[in-house]
Amino acid sequence: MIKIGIIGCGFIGTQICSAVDSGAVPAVLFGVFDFSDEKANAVLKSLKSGNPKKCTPEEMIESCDLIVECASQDAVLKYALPAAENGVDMMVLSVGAFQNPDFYQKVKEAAAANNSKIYVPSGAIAGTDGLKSAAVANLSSVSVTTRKPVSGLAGSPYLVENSIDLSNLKEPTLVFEGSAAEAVVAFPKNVNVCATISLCGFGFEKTAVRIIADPTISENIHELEVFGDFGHMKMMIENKPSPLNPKTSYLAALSAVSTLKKITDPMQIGV
Ligand SMILES: NC(=O)C1=CN([C@@H]2O[C@H](COP(=O)(O)OP(=O)(O)OC[C@H]3O[C@@H](n4cnc5c(N)ncnc54)[C@H](OP(=O)(O)O)[C@@H]3O)[C@@H](O)[C@H]2O)C=CC1
Ligand SMILES: O=C([O-])CC(=O)C(=O)O
Repeated sequence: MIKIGIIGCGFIGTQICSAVDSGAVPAVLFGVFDFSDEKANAVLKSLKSGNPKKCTPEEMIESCDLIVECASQDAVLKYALPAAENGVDMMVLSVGAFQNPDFYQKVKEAAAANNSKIYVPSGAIAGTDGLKSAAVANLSSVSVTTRKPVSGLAGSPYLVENSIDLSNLKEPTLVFEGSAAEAVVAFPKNVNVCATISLCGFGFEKTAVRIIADPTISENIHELEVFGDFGHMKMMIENKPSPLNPKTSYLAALSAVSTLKKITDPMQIGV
C-alpha cells in the first residue's frame, strides 16, 4: 500500500485522514504536518488505526510515496518542487499556486524527470471532464462565476487591500472581475477552482472570473460556461460549505478522497 503524508490539518486534511483511517482509501498514513500542533494532534487523536505521527514535510519527502497538500498556496510553493525532484507524488488542493507559469513549468519538468506525478483533483467544481475533452479541439471562451456568502470571502487580500467591507451587504454584489491569474492571487483561499479550470486547457490569462458576494445564500455556487469547437457547455454547482471552514465546500474534501481512491484503484474510470 502507498504511504501518504498530509500537509494541512484543517477541514480537508481531517477528512482525508479519516478516509484512510477507515480503510475507504487503501493506503498507509505516515504522518501529518500543520503550523498548529494543536490541529495536528487533534487529527492524530481522532484516528484508530496505523501509527501515524507528527512529522515535517522533509520527513514526508524522505519516506512517503505521496504527499497531499491541503494547506495553502505557500505550502505548494515550498514543497511541490522538492517533492517532485525526489520522485515523490503530490496531490495539490491549493491549485492557485500554479498561476505562476515559471513555477508550474519547473514542477512539471521535475516531475517528468523524476518519474513522479502531480494530482489536481476537480475540487469544489464539476465539469473538468467535459472541459478537458473539449480542450483537445479549439476553445473560444471559458468563464467561471463564483457566488459565495460573505463568510466565504471575508479576509481575502483583495477585499482587505481595497478596503471593501461586506459586513452590511444586503444584496448580491459583484466584487471582482478579471482573469483567473488575477483571481487566485486576489482570493487565494476562495477560488482555487478557477486555477483547476485554467489548467484544464484555456490557461490562467484567458479564463475569465467573476466573484459575487451574496448575503442571500448559504451555499458556495460555481458556474462554468465554455464555448468551443465542441459546442457550448454550462455547469452550475451549489456546494454546501464545510462546517469547519465556510470558505471551503464539502465537495472539495470528497474530491480529494475520490482522487486518492482513483490513484489506488487498478480500474481507472472517466477522463
Ligand atoms: N481545489 C479546490 O477546489 C479547493 C481548494 N481549497 C484549498 O485547499 C486548502 C485546504 O483547505 P481547508 O482544509 O478548507 O483549509 P483549512 O484552513 O481548514 O486548513 C488548512 C490548514 O493548513 C495550515 N497551513 C497553511 N499553510 C501551511 C503551511 N505552509 N505549512 C503547514 N500548515 C499550513 C493552516 O494553518 P493556518 O490556519 O494557521 O494558516 C490550516 O491549519 C486551502 O488552501 C483551500 O483554499 C479549498 C476548497 C476547494
Ligand atoms: O470550496 C469552494 O467552493 C471553492 C474554494 O474555496 C476554492 O476554490 O478555493
